[in-house]
Amino acid sequence: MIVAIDGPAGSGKSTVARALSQRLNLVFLDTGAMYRSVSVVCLEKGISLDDTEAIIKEAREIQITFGNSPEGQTVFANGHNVTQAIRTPEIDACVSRVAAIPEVREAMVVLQRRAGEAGDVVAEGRDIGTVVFPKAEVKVFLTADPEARAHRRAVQREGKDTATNASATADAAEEKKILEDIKARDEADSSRKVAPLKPAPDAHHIDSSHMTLNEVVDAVVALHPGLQERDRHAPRASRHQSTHETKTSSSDDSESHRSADQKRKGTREKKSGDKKLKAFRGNSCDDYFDTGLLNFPLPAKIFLRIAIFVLMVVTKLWFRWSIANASLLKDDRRPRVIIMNHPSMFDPVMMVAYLMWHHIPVRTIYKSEFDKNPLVKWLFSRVGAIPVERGKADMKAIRRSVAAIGRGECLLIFPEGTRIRDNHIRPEIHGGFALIAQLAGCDVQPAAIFGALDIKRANSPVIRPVKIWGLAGERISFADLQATKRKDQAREMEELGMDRVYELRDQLMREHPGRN
Ligand SMILES: Nc1ncnc2c1ncn2[C@@H]1O[C@H](COP(=O)(O)OP(=O)(O)O)[C@@H](O)[C@H]1O
Ligand SMILES: Nc1ccn([C@H]2C[C@H](O)[C@@H](COP(=O)(O)OP(=O)(O)O)O2)c(=O)n1
Repeated sequence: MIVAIDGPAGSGKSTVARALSQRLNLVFLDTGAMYRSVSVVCLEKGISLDDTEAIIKEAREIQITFGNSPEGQTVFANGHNVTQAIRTPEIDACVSRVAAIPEVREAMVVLQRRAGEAGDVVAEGRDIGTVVFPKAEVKVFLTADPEARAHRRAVQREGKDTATNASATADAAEEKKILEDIKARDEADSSRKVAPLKPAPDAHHIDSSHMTLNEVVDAVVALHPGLQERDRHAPRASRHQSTHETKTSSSDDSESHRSADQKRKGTREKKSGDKKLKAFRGNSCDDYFDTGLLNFPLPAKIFLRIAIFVLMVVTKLWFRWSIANASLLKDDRRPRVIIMNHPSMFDPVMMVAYLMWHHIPVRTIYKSEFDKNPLVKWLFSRVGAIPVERGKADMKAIRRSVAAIGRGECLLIFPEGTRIRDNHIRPEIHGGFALIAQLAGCDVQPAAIFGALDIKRANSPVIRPVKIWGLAGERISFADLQATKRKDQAREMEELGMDRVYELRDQLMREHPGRN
């Protein structure tokens, strides 16, 4: 199993790769450290950056070894410890030029592939998924805003760490200088002729600007069943480590390290998304939000199947509903984000019951206001729904959603956020669905419902037996969008996705005049 993590400077590649390697017991390969080592050797020997021949000779002859110390990874070049020397501003300034020499890259790629023969490796750099390991099972392109990256790096240079101390500050002038350096290095790494920094077409994009380290690591684990499997079997100690723990826990006695830490924090170990929930063990609603539907305890599964059966029979008889183009929903088993208009409380019932009836696992996103009623929260958690706090970037909900998709589940999202009791308006939407799909590397599928506004007359409690129609649309892939930048892609997906939803609704409206 090879996990390839590429991305620009300061996006968190090394930290994430290191944490992942410890959590899942993979070999960690820091390829940036290799180019840096060549640069250090050249600098120490007084080789000019213009002397390409001499640099190539050093690259071909260099011996690089990685070790471990209580402070973290150590790097040796030609037998000398260069762990500190490779992280200086002088090396930052010259490493891009060294790494741009094709023969230097060839020499490093040979060493990197040899390291890959170790089997289970997480490698990070700029060209891992594109050049070094194009057949890697998991490819991640990790990014973050340049400002966030400069801030992290500035804090890191002062010996602090944004991953463990989110409010850490750094010297503003220094941060500005680093920002300029990062932008220049982005440009140099992206525009060089050989192996430029660019995502592999099959890479999963993760923007870490507003994610914690653990959220990024969780998102990577969620990408591949093989990683989830390793995570299930990993020693409990290595799950959900903080960066600090990652850096200092080179000791094999990590289980006791963890227990001490747990006692200190007074926390209960968080259940992994794929651990089977046992029945009658006091599972919390959070356990259900974080666990795959397949791993719900048997009584919850039986409850869910009965609920689906009853809902299908009762609502089919009462509303005589049908879904057109239904094969696009039920014959497609790929995980995706399904978006829909939201005129009534019946909408999630129809879609969830229909998909689950056809054995397509689906989780609905619902507004967390419902959680005020503990009974509703209990019920929603048992039918696989996930709460979201509207009006803010609810990272927990995003992480849970991405993890669900990583497990092969679909997500049903109502971007309108609340019921819209008018078929002629286009309300402002909550765009989180595009971000989730982007982070999870999946498509978005639009669908629509029509007729549900007639279910109840204003101020009447009577549920009328009116006919209701659904219509499924074709999936939209990020690869089909015009935009090239991630933020623009998310925006385009939001607009295009909702355009399609309303086109589908308007089609149903035209087909059934006189109805609402
Ligand atoms: N998700 C994150 N949130 C906050 N800080 C982070 C995050 N990921 C990494 N960091 C911190 O940012 C700094 C740069 O990360 P690093 O892994 O060295 O980046 P890269 O290898 O991509 O250049 C480190 O101090 C690291 O602890
Ligand atoms: N696989 C790789 C890894 C790094 N490089 C280059 C790109 C960077 O400018 C340098 C240093 O990489 P490194 O990941 O250590 O640098 P940052 O931590 O991102 O600042 O090497 C590369 O070209 N290919």
